[in-house]
Amino acid sequence: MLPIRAEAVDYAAGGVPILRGVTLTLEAGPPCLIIGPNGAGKSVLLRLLHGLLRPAAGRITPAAAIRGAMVFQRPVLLRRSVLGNLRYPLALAGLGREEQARRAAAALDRVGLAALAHRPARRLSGGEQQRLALARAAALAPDVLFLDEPCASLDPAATRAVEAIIAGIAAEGCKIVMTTHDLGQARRLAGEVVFLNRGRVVEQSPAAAFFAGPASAEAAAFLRGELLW
Ligand SMILES: Nc1ncnc2c1ncn2[C@@H]1O[C@H](COP(=O)(O)OP(=O)(O)OP(=O)(O)O)[C@@H](O)[C@H]1O
Repeated sequence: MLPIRAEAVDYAAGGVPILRGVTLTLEAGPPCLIIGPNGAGKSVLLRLLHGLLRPAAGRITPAAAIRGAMVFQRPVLLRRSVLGNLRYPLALAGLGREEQARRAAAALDRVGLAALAHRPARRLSGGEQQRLALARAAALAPDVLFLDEPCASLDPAATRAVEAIIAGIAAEGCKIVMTTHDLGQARRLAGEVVFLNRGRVVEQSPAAAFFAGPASAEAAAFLRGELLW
């Protein structure tokens, strides 16, 4: 699956250009955080890289319909138990019942939800739901996991719990590609940063270099908290 390459990708909706000339490469390695101002196109870029959206121009390779797994800002859980939510995609993936049970139990342990295995998933707290969504995605052992602002509606403690899970998944060799509004979170998790502004990739840099001193004036202004237009 990796590397994933976007070459000169344009995307528009309703005749309005949203992304223009996006070229980037996602290599195996530490998490890639996509950051930038509201409306820059971060979520759209993530969906294009995952394969949920198709470019209007340019191309993304490999050209599989869907690349890796995705977790959304608001978890999409089935009207089933916590365990049922974990087992369903494993069954769809064709795994045998024993392997389903083994992976589901490991996933529950990883995110600290073993005691809630038989609860209806939709009654969990927001933080618990997001941990379940991460566990479900990671149980499929994808090469790449796309996360769209996974902590956007979580409190600081739940955010740290989700960050620890993400770091653990990354440490096992899964490439994390993630959007966030939280610069502290980007500093904590990122191995590399893609900075997007007004539909263009302004820079793709190692995280340490980016936060020490970004290459572009736009990113420097963004890090200072100045609005960009
Ligand atoms: N289906 C759509 N139809 C029309 N406009 C869209 C559509 N999807 C996204 N847009 C517009 O494209 C732009 C980029 O949206 P996107 O959600 O990718 O931004 P973002 O960087 O993730 O923003 P935020 O930080 O606010 O979540 C926005 O101006 C948005 O209104």
